[in-house]
Amino acid sequence: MTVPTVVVHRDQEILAKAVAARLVTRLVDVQSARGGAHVVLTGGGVGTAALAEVAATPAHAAVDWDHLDIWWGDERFLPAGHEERNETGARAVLLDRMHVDERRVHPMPAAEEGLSPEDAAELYASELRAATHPDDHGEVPSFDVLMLGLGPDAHVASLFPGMPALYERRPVVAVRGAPKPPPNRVTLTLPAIQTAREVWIIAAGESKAKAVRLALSDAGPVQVPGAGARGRQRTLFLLDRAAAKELPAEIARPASP
Ligand SMILES: O=C1O[C@H](COP(=O)(O)O)[C@@H](O)[C@H](O)[C@H]1O
Repeated sequence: MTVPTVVVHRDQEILAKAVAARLVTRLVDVQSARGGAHVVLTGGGVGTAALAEVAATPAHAAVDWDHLDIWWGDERFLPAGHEERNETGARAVLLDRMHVDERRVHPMPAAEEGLSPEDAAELYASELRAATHPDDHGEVPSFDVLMLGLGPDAHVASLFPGMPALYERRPVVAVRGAPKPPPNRVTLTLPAIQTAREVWIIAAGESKAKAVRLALSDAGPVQVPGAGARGRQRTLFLLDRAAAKELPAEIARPASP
């Protein structure tokens, strides 16, 4: 697991644009080295704003969208097309505007008659397993970038403090009784998140300041899930100034004037 690097931008708008620029560059670099790439999207306010900025920048044309596998770190277990699904937001602001290969877009299953959140988690685990190569050495493909929002309670994906999902070794599990609505969700677990080459935690606003401080501390991941979200090669905390407010000045040096 890598030691996190913190990058602080002036405000949420600049943060979203900077994440978008960084994502385009990362995908182009990976695709020029290996042809394809695997990205894991997040929902949430600034996560979705960053995807909208990818659509807004002409640089998105440098990405080979046809050769990109797109996954989600978590999903609210709601019917297809529901406005609160992370997939719905990502499609509206970005994926519906790019030339993606639908066979490589991998939303978590939506709620439907006869399908439980547990069934949905197993289906997603199978889809992930089917996309692995022998050199991935695990049950999920080697994600090139895995983006996460951070809740005010330090949750990442749908891993909420103290909940059973934080003790899991399986890569994907159902969550029931989440403290943030909706209660039923599906989520990658920390072992799956930690297989990613790069993990980017993206947070904006003062309500996230305490969670950011704790996620950068040596707190245990059961109490502070964000403290367990680390990449194999790189971990980035991409913040605005308000979210970085509780960090010591030497860690939170502003990148944007
Ligand atoms: O419920 C969720 O919340 C987090 C954070 O959302 P935010 O709006 O506070 O930034 C998000 O990352 C996660 O994907 C989502 O399901």
